[in-house]
Amino acid sequence: MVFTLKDINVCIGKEKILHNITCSIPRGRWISVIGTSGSGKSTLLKTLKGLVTIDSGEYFFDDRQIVRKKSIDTTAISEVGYVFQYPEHQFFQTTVYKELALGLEQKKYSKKKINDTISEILQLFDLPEEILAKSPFQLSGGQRRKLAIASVMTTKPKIMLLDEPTAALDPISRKKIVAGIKHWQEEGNTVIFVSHQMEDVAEYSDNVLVMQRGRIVTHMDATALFLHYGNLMEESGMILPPSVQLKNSVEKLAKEYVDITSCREADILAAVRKAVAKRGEQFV
Ligand SMILES: Nc1ncnc2c1ncn2[C@@H]1O[C@H](COP(=O)(O)OP(=O)(O)OP(=O)(O)O)[C@@H](O)[C@H]1O
Repeated sequence: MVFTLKDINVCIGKEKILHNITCSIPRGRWISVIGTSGSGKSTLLKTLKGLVTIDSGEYFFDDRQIVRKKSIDTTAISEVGYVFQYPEHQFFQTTVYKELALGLEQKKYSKKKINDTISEILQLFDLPEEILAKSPFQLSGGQRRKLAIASVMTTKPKIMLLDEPTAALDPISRKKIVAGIKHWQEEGNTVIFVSHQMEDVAEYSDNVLVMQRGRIVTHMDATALFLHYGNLMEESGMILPPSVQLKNSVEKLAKEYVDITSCREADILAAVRKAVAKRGEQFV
């Protein structure tokens, strides 16, 4: 397991924010963290990155206990990249170029390799060359998001904690970026993804961790959650992905079970089409 938390409690000021968090996260998977606003998702990510004080409990990284006097040994988690919920919280440089070059300079890349890597990353994220001379704060909201993810990716982490990385992105950019992150995860990396976009969560997650009022309600396989334990979503104040809602409506109308073993949109639509065709009706 890459992360193992045992009975972690976190307070901010006098308020207890995380209650008895226990979970294990394997390497190489995509884990989404979902829950209503204020349920503790960002605080959980900050805990994993050592950005908040742990009041009690144990935190193991690769089976090594790393909490010391309520803080974590951040050198132990240097391979963990963190994309902040608010990108401006992670920008410290005066230009986009410097922001992207920083991690590469720390890796002692040559000037040429830095420039080549930056060109590649601009292409990957559909960002124009002209922004390199600008301040990160002169970018649009969507461009800032892209820069935030890009600048973490250039440091070549093995694990990325992404806090609502696609908020403020147009739908096409959102799909492209999430697909890019999926591709990166499938190369053997680990993604912990906080999002309110249930269609992305259903499309890409291996497992989903559901939070409510600072506690973990459940941590299970994404398909099991969305197709068989949808009640937990409702009870936690969330709605199911649109394609799962469609499947549920078809089942209700047809009074027939739609045979499906995946919560990915294309698989659900194919199963719904098949179920409707079987009844001799046209699927529009
Ligand atoms: N710096 C802080 N000081 C005081 N309370 C805080 C602080 N940061 C978070 N909280 C409280 O902790 C709780 C959990 O916040 P957190 O940001 O982790 O929720 P979240 O699930 O990420 O919400 P959202 O989906 O709105 O981003 C909230 O009640 C919030 O008010």
